[in-house]
Amino acid sequence: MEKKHALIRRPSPRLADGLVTHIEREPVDVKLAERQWDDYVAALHGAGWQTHEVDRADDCPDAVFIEDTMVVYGDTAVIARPGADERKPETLAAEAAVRELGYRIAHIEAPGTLDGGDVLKFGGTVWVGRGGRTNDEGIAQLAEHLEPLGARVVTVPLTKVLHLKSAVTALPDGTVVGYEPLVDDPSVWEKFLPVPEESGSHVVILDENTVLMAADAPKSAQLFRERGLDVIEVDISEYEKLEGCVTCLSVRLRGMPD
Ligand SMILES: CN(C)C(=N)NCCC[C@H](N)C(=O)O
Repeated sequence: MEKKHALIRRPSPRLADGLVTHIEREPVDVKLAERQWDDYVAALHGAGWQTHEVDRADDCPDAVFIEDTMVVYGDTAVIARPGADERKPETLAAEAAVRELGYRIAHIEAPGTLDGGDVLKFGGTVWVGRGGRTNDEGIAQLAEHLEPLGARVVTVPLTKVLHLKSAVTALPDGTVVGYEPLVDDPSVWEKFLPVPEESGSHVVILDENTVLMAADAPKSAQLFRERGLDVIEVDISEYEKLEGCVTCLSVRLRGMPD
């Protein structure tokens, strides 16, 4: 069986200073966050994933949300240019890690901005949320890098949440799940399934039958189980206080370059 790989990055001791845009700031328990991160990584390992730890960036409170540093498609890693200036230094070590793993590297350049969390990929389509962090120039550059590889890049409006993947993610069969009050335009997706809880809209596909999701969306978890999926739940409360979700804590590398 093909080994699945993921990049991860340990939380900074300054995690509690992470950015908050669409929700009220709440105190973050960094010790609890560290334990929750260990559990998240253990869940990946338990599902057969091998993890690669990117060097810590202790001066970057949001560095644990490594998903935002890049978009990986086939053998190419497009290094993001984060929309928040505070997060721009995060990409350096992430790029080094993915280069070391053999990926071809491309970059989003100024004036483009793009956060990996704004990019949802499924079956050759790449939906990109144009919102607070990702601009048209960033999306155009991403399309230039990915379309020659066969991807179809589609811009999606995003006004209600931080990132596209704060609003929607995909189940293993390609159904896009979202909490409707926070999705600008559900009609973008042919197969769209509304879920009853906000964090029910965040899943990481672990394999064709299994998803990882946050523990605070039991009704959505039940809905997925009724569709025949195995659901693994992890408590990520401290990351949710910083507008993080299960997708943000890793970069999934499906099929490494030879
Ligand atoms: C899909 N999502 C939500 C992400 N990929 N990233 C979350 C980043 C949160 C961080 N405090 C920030 O404001 O940047």
